[in-house]
Amino acid sequence: MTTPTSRDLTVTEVRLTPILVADPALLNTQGVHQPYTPRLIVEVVTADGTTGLGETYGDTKYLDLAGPLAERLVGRQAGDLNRLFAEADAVAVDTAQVSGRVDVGGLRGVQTADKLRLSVLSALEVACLDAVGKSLGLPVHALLGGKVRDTVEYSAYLFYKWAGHPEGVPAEKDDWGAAVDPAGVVAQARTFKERYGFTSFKLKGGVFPPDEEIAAVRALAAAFPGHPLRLDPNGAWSVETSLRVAAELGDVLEYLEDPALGTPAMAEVSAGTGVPLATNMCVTTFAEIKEAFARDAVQVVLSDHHYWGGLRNTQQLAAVCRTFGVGVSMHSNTHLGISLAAMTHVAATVPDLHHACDSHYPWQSEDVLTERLTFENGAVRVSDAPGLGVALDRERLAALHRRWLDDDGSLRDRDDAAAMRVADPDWVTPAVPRW
Ligand SMILES: O=C([O-])C(=O)C[C@H](O)[C@@H](O)C(=O)[O-]
Ligand SMILES: [Mg+2]
Repeated sequence: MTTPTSRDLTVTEVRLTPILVADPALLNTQGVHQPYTPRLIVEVVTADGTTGLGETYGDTKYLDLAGPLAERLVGRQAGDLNRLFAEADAVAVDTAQVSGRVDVGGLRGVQTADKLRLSVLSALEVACLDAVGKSLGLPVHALLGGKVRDTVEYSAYLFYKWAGHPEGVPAEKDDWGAAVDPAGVVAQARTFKERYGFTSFKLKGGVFPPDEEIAAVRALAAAFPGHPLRLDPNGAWSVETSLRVAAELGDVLEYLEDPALGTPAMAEVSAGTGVPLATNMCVTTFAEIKEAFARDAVQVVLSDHHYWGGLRNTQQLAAVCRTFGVGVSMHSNTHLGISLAAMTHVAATVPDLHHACDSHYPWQSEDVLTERLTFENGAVRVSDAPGLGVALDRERLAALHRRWLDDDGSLRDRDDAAAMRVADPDWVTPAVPRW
């Protein structure tokens, strides 16, 4: 007989560590990625000595909320999440931070107070689930009801890209080279396939005029016949342009992602094409679902557990999508291994996951883990180790935090348009529709 161990899961401390992580010169419709991007690493410590890990966006507006929300977690049970979420509404959000418009830096859809809170709560939730799982000896997927698959498939996230950040800008070097035309995009896709085994490809568009991006997707289709392809201009096109691109690429696209901005425009595009539309911009909160689904504006919702409010909310979103016959998959923004582990655990529990999930992880040469997660044949194996199955490298965390401390503030809020102005002083965030 084993003696019961003491498992006091009262949260005694929450450690919040902002960091800056290296990011290559990846282009999108608003500009270029900064050489370093902010993330927030969360550690939840429980009375039995367990530490759980979480990760989320690290811009100032998230950091401002993280302190007060973390305070509300201290003294609770790590498993007391529903009440924490319910009571979090009482934490005030600076209204200057929530314009209601689409977020300009990271292209993450509408900004609301609720979404900002959820983006922080998600990291607390993941850290609590990690702690509970570690303490009980159960993987996070088991706490979510159990996995229905042993591996989770991801797609290669192709970007137009400069070889490096502008001359004179402090940055880490990368070995991906430039990709500014169809040949460069295909070469990048080949590297993704060689290194990680990905078999579906998403191209971040909205960077060059649509005909150039159509040519790049055609080149991908010729180089990888039969492989699922996606194009995502982040709402940069008019309805008319979206319909033209859909007509020209309809035979090779798995789906077109956010061709036009907002539910009404997406509904018009959807009505005029048989190509499925996916979104991580017009449906990013539960409040946006009703109109979008009623108008058949989207056929696939790309969840991001950070702003949807965690792993359990992602399961709820998947259930709503299933109810309405809408597909579900996963969006990604710049993230590290803690979040990739969290995404993999929840994706493993979603029954109808019919599209490979997005992940920026291959672009991140730095991490805070003792061991990086790996892709095999384009997939991540679902860990059965307790919690998320990852361990923190404190020295790496301290080094990346030191970089954040040393920054004069200019990189602490991701701003792709400002990063672009370093190379092109006249650059302004393009008005949409851009084409
Ligand atoms: O699918 C998406 O829309 C994204 O991944 C948004 C990101 O912000 C991406 O455009 C980026 O990081 O440049
Ligand atoms: Mg997208």
